Amino acid sequence: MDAADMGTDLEKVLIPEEELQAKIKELAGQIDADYAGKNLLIVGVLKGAVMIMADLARALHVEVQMDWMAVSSYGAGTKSSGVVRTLKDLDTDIAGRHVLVVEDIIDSGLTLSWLVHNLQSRNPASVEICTLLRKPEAVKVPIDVKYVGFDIPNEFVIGYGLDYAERFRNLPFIGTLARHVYGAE
Ligand SMILES: O=P(O)(O)OC[C@H]1O[C@H](OP(=O)(O)OP(=O)(O)O)[C@H](O)[C@@H]1O
Ligand code: HPA
Ligand SMILES: [Mg+2]
Repeated sequence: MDAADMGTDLEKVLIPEEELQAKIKELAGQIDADYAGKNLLIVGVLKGAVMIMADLARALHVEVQMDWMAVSSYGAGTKSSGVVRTLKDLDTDIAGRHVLVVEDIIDSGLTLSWLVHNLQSRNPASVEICTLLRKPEAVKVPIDVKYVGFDIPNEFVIGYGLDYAERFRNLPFIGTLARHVYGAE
């Protein structure tokens, strides 16, 4: 799916595919340097982080294991419910492990602050965060993030894993939606 397939549903492209891919290579370089000689587990937060996990993992030179958690707080709308639900837990015991949580976006921060507390209670050697996007104006819970791709304005974004009511995850870029798509929300 690309911009042409969206017709009038696309408002604008915020971050084109080439910029996303260049940034992911840059992040991978930092992670390679920081975790050289360590045994790293990268944890993708389903579903939004699927694209960045796939591209980041392939850009890394360090060997990693990959695991997934599924949590959800947005449901079908554009606002966080504030309640984080675990839909799938890790398969891996992370006690003593170096863990890097990989996310598509930090918006209010509620999901990651909940998740990091949850993971820290399992006694890992370390827990750090890599997020492709962050909305500094929307953050309600401050979080320590080691790797950030882009700080973006406080607008609802779609594409590259991010959805609106499960739509538009398979766009290769980050964009914003035309007003008419949200309807009366
Ligand atoms: O900082 P926050 O305000 O908590 O928002 C960020 C979270 O919201 C989205 O997930 P969502 O609940 O939509 O699930 P999804 O990844 O399956 O779309 C996104 O993928 C993050 O996990
Ligand atoms: O801006 C967003 N877009 C899609 N999903 C999201 N989940 C949190 N913020 C967003
Ligand atoms: Mg979502």
